[in-house]
Amino acid sequence: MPAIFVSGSDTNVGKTIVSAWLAYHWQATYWKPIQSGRDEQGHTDSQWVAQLTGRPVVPEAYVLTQPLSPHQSAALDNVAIDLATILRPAAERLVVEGAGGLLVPLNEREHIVDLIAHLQLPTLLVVRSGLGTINHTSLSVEALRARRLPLLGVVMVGEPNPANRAAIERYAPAPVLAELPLFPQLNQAALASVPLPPRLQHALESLTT
Ligand SMILES: Nc1ncnc2c1ncn2[C@@H]1O[C@H](COP(=O)(O)OP(=O)(O)OP(=O)(O)O)[C@@H](O)[C@H]1O
Ligand SMILES: C[C@H](N)[C@H](N)CCCCCC(=O)O
Ligand SMILES: [Mg+2]
Repeated sequence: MPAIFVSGSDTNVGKTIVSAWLAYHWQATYWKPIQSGRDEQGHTDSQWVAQLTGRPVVPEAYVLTQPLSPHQSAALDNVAIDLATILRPAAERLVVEGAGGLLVPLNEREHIVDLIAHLQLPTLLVVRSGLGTINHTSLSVEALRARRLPLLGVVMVGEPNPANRAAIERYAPAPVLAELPLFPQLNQAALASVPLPPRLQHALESLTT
């Protein structure tokens, strides 16, 4: 039952779109355990992915009202996020999406990295392709390394930037497994038009649990 955890260098970097793209091509189930707030149209990430891919979606463990950091959103909703209640669902292939980046707090003690450790999943890190990404990506890779959490690789989203790609591979250092363009229109045909590159395909095939 291979599974990956999709995190990012920030909120709004494209984790949901990358998760949908992966779920579609890898024929995986999608799960967003902690959803804080909704987008302008009132959609959760799970609703987006279901609509874009037609793939199965596992219900969230927590759906919080406010579009804030989960620790703040939970406090406002009078909810305590407890990792012990977040259990990895059975699925043949599973794509799990975090909230924001790796050091986003969930409660007084725990962060997204602790959720990743709790679920025992390798991370796929989604990052922006443009200026600033070398620092954000390197910091994120360092946060994983400091906790001995496995990194599968990086997906860069946006206008292709070969110099930044090379810098991430050299300095983070981390393998860049894919680059996803900005789609003028987000729909299933757009996701289908970009196949998983062989490097990402191989990395996914190497997953055992
Ligand atoms: N490849 C892409 N093509 C077109 N639009 C994109 C792409 N990636 C992201 N976007 C747009 O950028 C915005 C943020 O993307 P997304 O929702 O995937 O971010 P996120 O990292 O999942 O954020 P969160 O931390 O809230 O889960 C969305 O409005 C999305 O439609
Ligand atoms: C509300 C947003 N869309 C995400 N669900 C949560 C992002 C938390 C980011 C917190 C932070 O890094 O400052
Ligand atoms: Mg998202």
